[in-house]
Amino acid sequence: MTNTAVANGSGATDPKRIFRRTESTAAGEGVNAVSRITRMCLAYPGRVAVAMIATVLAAAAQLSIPVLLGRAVDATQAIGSATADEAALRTIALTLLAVSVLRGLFTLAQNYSAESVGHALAHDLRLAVYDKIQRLPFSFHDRTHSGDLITVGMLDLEGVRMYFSTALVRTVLLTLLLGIGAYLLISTHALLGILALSFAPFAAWRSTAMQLTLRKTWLILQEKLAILSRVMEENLAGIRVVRAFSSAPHEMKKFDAASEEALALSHRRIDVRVKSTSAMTLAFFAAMGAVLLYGGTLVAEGEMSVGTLATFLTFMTILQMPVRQLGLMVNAYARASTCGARLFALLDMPVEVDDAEGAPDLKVTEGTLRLDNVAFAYQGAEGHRAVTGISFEARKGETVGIVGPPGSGKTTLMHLIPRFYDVDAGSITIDGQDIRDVTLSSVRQAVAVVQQDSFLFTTSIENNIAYGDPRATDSRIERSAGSAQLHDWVVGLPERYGTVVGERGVSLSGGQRQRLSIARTLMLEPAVLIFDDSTAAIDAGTESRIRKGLRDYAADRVTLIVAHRLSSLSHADRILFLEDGRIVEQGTHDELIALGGRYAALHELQMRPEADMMEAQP
Ligand SMILES: Nc1ncnc2c1ncn2[C@@H]1O[C@H](COP(=O)(O)OP(=O)(O)OP(=O)(O)O)[C@@H](O)[C@H]1O
Repeated sequence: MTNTAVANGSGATDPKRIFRRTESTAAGEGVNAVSRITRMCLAYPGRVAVAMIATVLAAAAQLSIPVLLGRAVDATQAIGSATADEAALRTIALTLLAVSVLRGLFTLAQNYSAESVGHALAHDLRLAVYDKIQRLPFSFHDRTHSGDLITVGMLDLEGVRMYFSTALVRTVLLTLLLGIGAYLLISTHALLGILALSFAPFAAWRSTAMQLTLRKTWLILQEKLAILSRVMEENLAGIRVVRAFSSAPHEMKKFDAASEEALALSHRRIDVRVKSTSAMTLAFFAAMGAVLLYGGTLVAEGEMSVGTLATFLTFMTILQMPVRQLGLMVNAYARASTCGARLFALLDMPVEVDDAEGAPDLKVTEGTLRLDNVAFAYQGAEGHRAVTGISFEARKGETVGIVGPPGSGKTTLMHLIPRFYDVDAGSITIDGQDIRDVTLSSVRQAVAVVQQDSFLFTTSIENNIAYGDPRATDSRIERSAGSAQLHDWVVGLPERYGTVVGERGVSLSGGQRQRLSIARTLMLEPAVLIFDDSTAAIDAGTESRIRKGLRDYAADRVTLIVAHRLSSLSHADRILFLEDGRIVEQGTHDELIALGGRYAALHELQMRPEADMMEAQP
């Protein structure tokens, strides 16, 4: 149900705005968010109904306790006198017991169902957020810190989860308790009733002000904590860089500053809470004192029974907690509106690269890849196209090499073919089908990329290789590992293919990681296989063995190889030389050497002895 239930609002599209945690939400957005959360809760009508009915019954039971208690006091007082009715006292006592037990049971049912609605809602939203994050375009992830996304998926989700039990159910409970309670007290004795309720406006105001101040500081605190976790995360991920540059003191200073601010804020929060709680307690006992004083006079003058006075005092005790918790309720609304607005803004973000309406799957027949006048600029850099005017064709069995200086657009071009980004102009087709007109999943099946950064999962080598096809047989896994020149190394490990690679694969060398990443991609058997500078950490000898091992494999598909080392491309059927996003030279290795242009110059540099190699990088 997740997608239909959550995808019906209008959201902001600027990720920076979504994740600014201290920014208050526009009133309209907040109201929309709260009404949308309410509608989502109604997707569980049974549990909502049980929670609401149980709340009403619990309130009724709670309200009858002071009345019964008052009667019991009067009946007890009458013992020994002519009006004594011991049977009536026993009945009241038993009713009181039964009502107390029922109140407990109704409260249990209320809490249980309200919490279960909250958790079901959180479950739906969690899946929707995960699904959304998977489908958001790479351009979004380019501009968004992953920590911010995790915060939305955890903290904001929690704010929304609490809405039903802490805001909605509590509103019903408080309205019933305060409304009916006030009516009963005032209708019994107007002045004493007003005295008994006199603490309520002050406590409600103090509690709300306290919670709103706590919320404001909580948002700032979150911002500080986010800085702390970001510094911590970067320090852990880049621990070698931090140590190598002896920059621990500098990093510590950054951490210290954010931590100090977080500590000061925590103290301020304690201060606000303690002062407000004390003020509310004082107001309550002052009102109780006034009721005792005035009520005592009424009892002494015979205008009121002791039992009725006891009813007033018990009502006050019962109302005290809900009134003091009014702030929690207001806070729950405020939290749901800001957290919900942020969450829905994320969920409503457009999925830029998405399937066209009724798009068919890509049908690979000949396996021909064609780029026609392709151009692309990154978001935020629209004035500068990363690639422009790119046209070439590659047929099944062909290998195309791509070379060029850093920043010339090689990786960008490779990312357009599996549709990580959509082209701004021109087209990319596979067997004549524009990749924008067919389903994204079928394009990703047909085009596989061995990335520059070989990210590995913290699991066994076997699972990492079979990532794209978890049901792959052992022999297929071993064949892929063999082609990537990894098998001999793996069988030498104590647990062979069951060996777990550490966090992000750090227990492996750069070359081993790249070979594992190659083996993983080979499993997909795509129509177009892209190596994006993915053999840079592998020595030339091993790379040559990989190439030989892949000869048969490459015969069935188009292979594109981005490389800085020209020896990696010498076997290519064609080589494209990119500069500033354009193809400036193309041909076979021999043709390009004969041309005597940039490629030839680069080749000459790379062929020179060691001393000249510094200049040899393209
Ligand atoms: N995610 C991104 N957002 C914005 N600009 C980007 C992004 N990735 C790359 N660029 C810019 O696009 C241009 C081409 O970058 P690209 O990574 O495609 O070059 P490259 O030829 O692969 O470089 P290298 O050889 O160093 O890997 C560069 O100017 C780069 O700064």
